[in-house]
Amino acid sequence: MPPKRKKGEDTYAHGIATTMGTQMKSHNTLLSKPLSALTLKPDHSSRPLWVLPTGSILLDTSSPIYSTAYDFLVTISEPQSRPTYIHEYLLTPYSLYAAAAVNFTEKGIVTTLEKFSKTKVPENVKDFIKKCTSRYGKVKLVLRSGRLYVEALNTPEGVGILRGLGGNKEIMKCRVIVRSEEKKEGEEKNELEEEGFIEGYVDDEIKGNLNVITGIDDEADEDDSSDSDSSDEEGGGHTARLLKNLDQTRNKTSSVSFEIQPALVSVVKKTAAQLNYPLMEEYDFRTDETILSIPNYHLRPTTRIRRYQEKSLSKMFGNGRARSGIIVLPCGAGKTLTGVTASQTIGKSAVVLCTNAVSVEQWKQQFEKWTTINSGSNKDTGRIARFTSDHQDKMHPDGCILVTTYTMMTFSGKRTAQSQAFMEKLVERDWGLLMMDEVHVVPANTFRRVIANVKAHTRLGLTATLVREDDLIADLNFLIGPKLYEANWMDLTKAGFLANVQCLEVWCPMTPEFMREYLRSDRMRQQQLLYIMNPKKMQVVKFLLNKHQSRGDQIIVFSDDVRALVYYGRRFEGQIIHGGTPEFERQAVLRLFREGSINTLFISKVGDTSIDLPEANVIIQIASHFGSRRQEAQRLGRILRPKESTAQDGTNTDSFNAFFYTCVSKDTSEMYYCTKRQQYLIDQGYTFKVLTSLHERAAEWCRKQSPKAFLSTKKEQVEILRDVLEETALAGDAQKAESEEMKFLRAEGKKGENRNLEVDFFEKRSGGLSSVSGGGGKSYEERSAGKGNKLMKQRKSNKKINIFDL
Ligand SMILES: Nc1ncnc2c1ncn2[C@@H]1O[C@H](COP(=O)(O)OP(=O)(O)OP(=O)(O)O)[C@@H](O)[C@H]1O
Repeated sequence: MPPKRKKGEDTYAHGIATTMGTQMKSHNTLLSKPLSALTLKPDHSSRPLWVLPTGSILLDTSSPIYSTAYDFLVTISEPQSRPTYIHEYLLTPYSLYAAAAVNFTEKGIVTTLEKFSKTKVPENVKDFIKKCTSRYGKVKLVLRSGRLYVEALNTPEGVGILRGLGGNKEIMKCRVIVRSEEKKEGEEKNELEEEGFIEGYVDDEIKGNLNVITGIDDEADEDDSSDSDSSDEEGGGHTARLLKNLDQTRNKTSSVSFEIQPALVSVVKKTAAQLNYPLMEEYDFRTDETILSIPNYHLRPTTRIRRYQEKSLSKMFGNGRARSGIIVLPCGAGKTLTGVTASQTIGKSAVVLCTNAVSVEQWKQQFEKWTTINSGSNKDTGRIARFTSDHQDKMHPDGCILVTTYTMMTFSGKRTAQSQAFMEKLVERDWGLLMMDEVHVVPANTFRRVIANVKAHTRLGLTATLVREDDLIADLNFLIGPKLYEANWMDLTKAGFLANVQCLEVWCPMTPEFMREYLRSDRMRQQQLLYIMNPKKMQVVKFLLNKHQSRGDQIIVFSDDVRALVYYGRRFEGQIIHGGTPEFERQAVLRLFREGSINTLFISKVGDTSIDLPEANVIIQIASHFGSRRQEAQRLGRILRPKESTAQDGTNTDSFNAFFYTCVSKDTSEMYYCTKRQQYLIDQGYTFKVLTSLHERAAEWCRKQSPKAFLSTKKEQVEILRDVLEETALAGDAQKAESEEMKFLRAEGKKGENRNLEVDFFEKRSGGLSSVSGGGGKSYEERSAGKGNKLMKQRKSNKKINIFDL
C-alpha cells in the first residue's frame, strides 16, 4: 500500500512513495503465475537460484557461487528470509531503485539474473525490472565545488531526460543559465552548450586522494609511532580493493548537466519527483572547496576495516563521490567504525546524531580510537565537539566533528543561552556529512526537522534493523536515501565476527491463582503485570541465573516494565538500571559490569540500544514491548559481540557461546507477542528453541534450595499476587499501558483488536518461504527435519518435551 499522505508531509518523499506504492500494487497483481509454469534449464544444477513469477528469488546457499550470487541479490532485492539452506529475496521498487542508485542498469540486472537462474526469468519479472529501473537513478543531483547540478549520462537517453526536466516550467525558474560565449567564425557550434547544458565526466580525476581509506598515516604523530605497522595484510588488502574499485570507474563516463540555484533545490526535487525522475543525491566532496577539510584526519595505521564494512562503504563511494543512503549492519558488527571511515573518507565537517548521551560518548571515543582526528597537531584544538545537556564543547570554527543527540537537535523548549548559541552556529554552517545512528528508531517528524536544520551535503543512515511496526520505512528511503548495503547476520556469525547465539523460548505456566486473576481481569496493565510476575517465571529466572552465574557468564536481565524490573532486581540482589537511574550511577554500574565486578545487570529498555557491553553473553528477557521485532533484534545485539571462543578468522566454532532466553507465561497474550517479536530474527536465520518443561526442573531446584526454598509455597506465591493486585489498583496506570498497547495494535493495523490472540497464535499462515521455514512465527528445531516436525506438533498440542541441554 502506498503510504497515505499526512499533513505537512514532505512532498518529495510522498511523491516517490506514492509512485512506488502504485508500482508495487501492480507488481503484486501482475506476478501471479503458478510455479509449475517454470521450466528448469538443462544445466540448472550449476546455477544457484530460482526466479519466480511472484518476484521472489530463492537462493541455494550450498551453491559454490553462493557468495557472488548473494552479493548481486542484496544489491537488487530485499532479503525476506535467510534460514540455513535456502534464502528468499524479493524484487521491489525500492530495491530496484537502490540498485539503480549504484549504477545497475535494467540490462545488467536481467542478464545477470538469467545467468544465475535455474529457470528462465519470467517475462513479467523482466517487465517489472524495466518499469522500475527506467527512471530511477537516471538523473542525479550533484554538489560540485559548492554548486548544485542536475546531471545525467551524456547519452541520447540522458540528454533527452535532461532536456525534458530542464525545459519544465517550474525547473526552468530554478536554473542558473550561463550564456555561452559568442563562437568565432568557423568554430563548431555545440548544441548542448547553447541550451545551457554543461558537459563533463562523472568520475574525473580520482588522484588517490581517497588514500585516507588505506589507514596510511602520512603525518603520523609521535604518539602513534608505536602503532605504525602498515604491513597488515587484511587491512591493506581490503582497502586496496576499494581503491581499485574506485580506479576502475574513473574517467569512464561522460556526463551532461545543468546548474540550479541552491535555494530552490526543494522545488527542483519536488518537480523531478512528480515527473517520476527522483534525483539521486551525490556529493563530489573531492572538489568541494566550500567546506574546509579537517587537517591530519586519517585512519590510524592499526585500523583495519573488515571486508563487509568495506563492501558497504564501496556502495557509498563506488564512483568516487559520496552517495546518501542507509547502511544496514547487524548489531555489534561495527557500524561505528563504518561511519567513522565514511566521515574520514569525506574528510569534511560532519554532524553525528545518536539516540542518547551514552552513545555520544561512545562515538567520540571511537573517533579517537580509530582515527588521528584529535591527536598530533589537532591535540590542542580538539576537532570533536559534543553537544549534550552535560557537555557543550567548543566547536572548532573550521573542520570538525559534532556529536549530538536527536533530542538536542529537535528540542523545542527554551534553551540555555549557551545551548542556543551552539545551535545557531550549527545551523549557520555547511556540513559535509550528516550521519544518523539507529535511523530506524527516530520518528519521521524528527527526521524532517533535523534534515531541515542541518545543511549537510550528504546523509548516511546506520542501522541494524531496518524494520518498523509502522509504514515509515518508505519515508526513510527518501528522506535519507536508498538502502546501500545490508549484511547477512549468519554469514558474519560463521565468519566469527558475531557471537554464535542460541535463542531459547521458555514456557512458564501460570500458577492457578495467577491464571484465575488473569482471566478475570479486564485491565491490560493488570494482565501484563500478572504474566510478568508469574511465580513460575520467577523460579525459571532464578534457576537460569544460578546456572549461568556458576559458569562465570555475564548476564543481562531485560524488563520493559520498570516496577517488575525493580522487584526482580531486588529479589535477586542485582544492580538495576532504568530511565530514572542518574547518569553517574548508570555509568558506574556499567563500568562494574564491564570489569566483571558484577555479573548480573537488570535493565529496562534504556539498555536496548547503544550500550556497549562486550562481555555480556547471556540475556534473560522477562518482559518486553509487545510485538516489537526491532526491540528483539536490538536486545539480541547486546550479546552479539564476538566472544573469546570465536576466532575472527572465518572459523567460528560450532558451539553456542551466547544465550538469549525469553521467558513467557503460557496461555497468555505474552505468547502471541513473543512469536511476533521473533519474526525478524527468524528471517535472519536464527532458530528459537522452545523449552516447555524447564519450569519443572526450575521448580524442583527451587524447592531444594537451602536454607529456604524459593517461592515454593502457595503462601509466598499469593503474597506476590497480592502485591500485583495492589500495584495495579490505580486506574491511571491501566489507562497508560492500554494506550500504549492500542498504539502498537494500531500500528499493526489491527485497530484495537485484541481478541482471539491465542487463536491467532496457533493459526496457520500461508505464503512465503518464511512460513515454510518456521519464519511465519512458528518455532522449529533446525538440526533435523524430523525433530522439527515433532517439536511443532508437540508445541501445538502443548505436549511436554525437554530439549534444554546446556
Ligand atoms: N574493523 C574492526 N576491527 C576491530 N574491531 C572492530 C572493527 N569493527 C568493529 N569493531 C569492534 O566491534 C565492536 C562493535 O562495534 P560497534 O559498537 O560499532 O557495533 P554496532 O554495530 O554499532 O553495534 P550496536 O548496534 O550494538 O550499537 C566494538 O567493540 C568495535 O570496536
